Amino acid sequence: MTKRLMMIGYGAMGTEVHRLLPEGMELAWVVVPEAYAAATCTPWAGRAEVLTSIDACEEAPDLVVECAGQPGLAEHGEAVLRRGLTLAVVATGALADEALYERLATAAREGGGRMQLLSGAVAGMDGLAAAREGGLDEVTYEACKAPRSWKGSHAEQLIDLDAVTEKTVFFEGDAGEAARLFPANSNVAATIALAGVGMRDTRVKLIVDPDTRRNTHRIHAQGRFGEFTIELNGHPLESNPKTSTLAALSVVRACRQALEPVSF
Ligand SMILES: NC(=O)C1=CN([C@@H]2O[C@H](COP(=O)(O)OP(=O)(O)OC[C@H]3O[C@@H](n4cnc5c(N)ncnc54)[C@H](O)[C@@H]3O)[C@@H](O)[C@H]2O)C=CC1
Ligand SMILES: O=C([O-])CC(=O)C(=O)O
Repeated sequence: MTKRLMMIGYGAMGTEVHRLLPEGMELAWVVVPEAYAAATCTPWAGRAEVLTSIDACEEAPDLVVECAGQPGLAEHGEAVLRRGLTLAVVATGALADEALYERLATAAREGGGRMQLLSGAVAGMDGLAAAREGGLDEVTYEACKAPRSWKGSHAEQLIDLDAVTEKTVFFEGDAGEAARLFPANSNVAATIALAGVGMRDTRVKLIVDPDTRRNTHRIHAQGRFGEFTIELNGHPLESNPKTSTLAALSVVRACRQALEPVSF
């Protein structure tokens, strides 16, 4: 039987996820901000029900995916989890807010829901989380993107993106700060922190490189298990250069996992 998906937020990532939705799953509900609810010229027009709140949904989706960014998770996450549903999340940076983290964890515990934190634009989160079980001494993360990928972000307050002529570090701090200051660009910092040594102890550098067309993520972890370095050079989505294609694919994977009896 076809499983039914609810998507919270339908921007660049949502569009890609919809395009690649595995056979056996259909997009049945789209949750959008109030201002977009009346739009008729949309890819879901006539195919999916448009909602502005989770409570307006009268049935139970088989899976809910958040593709809305940090404000979308903060607005709708609790209602999803209180209804006992599974919520796959990419805006992991919202969880740097400890009060929100607690609110969502309590809603999941009390309502029977489950929050599935997706690996998003990076790889290696399984290994990092396993390594933590033996004790981690250090985890660092560097993100390097082209100037156009940092446009419209807090980077514009720190560096003149149009004047950069060489690879330049413009932010150094911890994962919590990075996730809060760069909500559309540094969720990966929070994902790594959540899988590893936490928001305060994960050291982050953000870099702009005028000569790159990739979103590069470099993770180094060291602990009792040994050490690893992962460098992932991702292609940004054409429709949003802040977002890596792999992040959208991690949502597609979550959809496939919800369908298959055996999944990776
Ligand atoms: N974990 C990871 O590796 C990554 C996470 N992300 C997160 O995914 C988010 C989405 O990425 P894109 O689709 O490229 O961004 P986008 O800006 O193209 O789309 C976001 C969509 O969410 C909608 N939205 C905003 N607030 C909402 C709300 N309260 N309720 C419902 N919909 C709402 C917007 O109207 C927009 O259509 C990013 O903002 C970022 O937070 C992005 C890339 C990687
Ligand atoms: O997609 C990426 O390269 C990373 C990203 O935007 C994020 O961490 O929020």
